[in-house]
Amino acid sequence: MRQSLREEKAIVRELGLRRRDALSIAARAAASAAINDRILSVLADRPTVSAAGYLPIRSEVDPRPAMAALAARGIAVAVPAIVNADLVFRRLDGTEGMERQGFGTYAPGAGAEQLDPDLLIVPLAAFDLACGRCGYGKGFYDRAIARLAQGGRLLTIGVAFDAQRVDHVPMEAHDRTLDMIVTESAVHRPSTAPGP
Ligand SMILES: Nc1nc2c(c(=O)[nH]1)N(C=O)[C@@H](CNc1ccc(C(=O)N[C@@H](CCC(=O)O)C(=O)O)cc1)CN2
Ligand SMILES: Nc1ncnc2c1ncn2[C@@H]1O[C@H](COP(=O)(O)OP(=O)(O)OP(=O)(O)O)[C@@H](O)[C@H]1O
Repeated sequence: MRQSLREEKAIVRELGLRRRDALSIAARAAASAAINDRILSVLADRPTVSAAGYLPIRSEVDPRPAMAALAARGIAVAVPAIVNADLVFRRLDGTEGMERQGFGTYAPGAGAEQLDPDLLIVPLAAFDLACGRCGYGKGFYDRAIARLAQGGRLLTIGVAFDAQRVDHVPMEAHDRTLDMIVTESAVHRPSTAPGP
């Protein structure tokens, strides 16, 4: 049972990544712009102390315009770094040089301020309308969300292109649905998903 769930998830992951890679650079840029606008309208009147985005790799949605707009509102903005095989979130304020984190990702060095964000903008490989997601398969975000959610208020916003939607993301016990998934055409919430 467990093995087949893993295998099913791997298939869904490959499908989402393949469809994301197949989008043209121009299509990704246009869709990313729409996604950034939508993220900012969703957050317009939500009090946020600190937010984590990410620096895009490969064909990921580029959330940097939304991160910059949040920073301009005085919100502390961080990106993930990998420490002891877990994510920590380091503030991007230009005071610390960037370091390679592996897998083509970068983050400010260990001297940067470490934050526990109350808003998480989450990259993903594939999602479904119930706001299930899967990433690159290392469980980094699953563990980070589990940890940050213990601290109280946490809003998780997945960002993806419409093309990354699949019928169903197989969910393991540790998987959490996101609070919303923002694409170029919609904001999906678990409450608005059609029933099973
Ligand atoms: N832009 C962005 N940053 C991000 C993530 C992401 O999904 N997107 N992450 C989301 O989780 C974390 C990094 N995720 C990683 C996911 C997989 C491997 C990984 O597979 N490493 C292989 C080596 C693969 C290679 O270098 O080609 C390994 O450990 O064996 C590493 C980091 C944090 N930063
Ligand atoms: N909360 C957790 N506690 C302990 N281990 C976990 C937790 N979440 C995930 N893991 C481990 O991480 C592994 C990979 O998880 P999964 O396949 O869900 O990754 P993913 O969602 O694709 O990746 P990511 O979260 O990095 O984007 C799981 O098999 C599990 O062993």
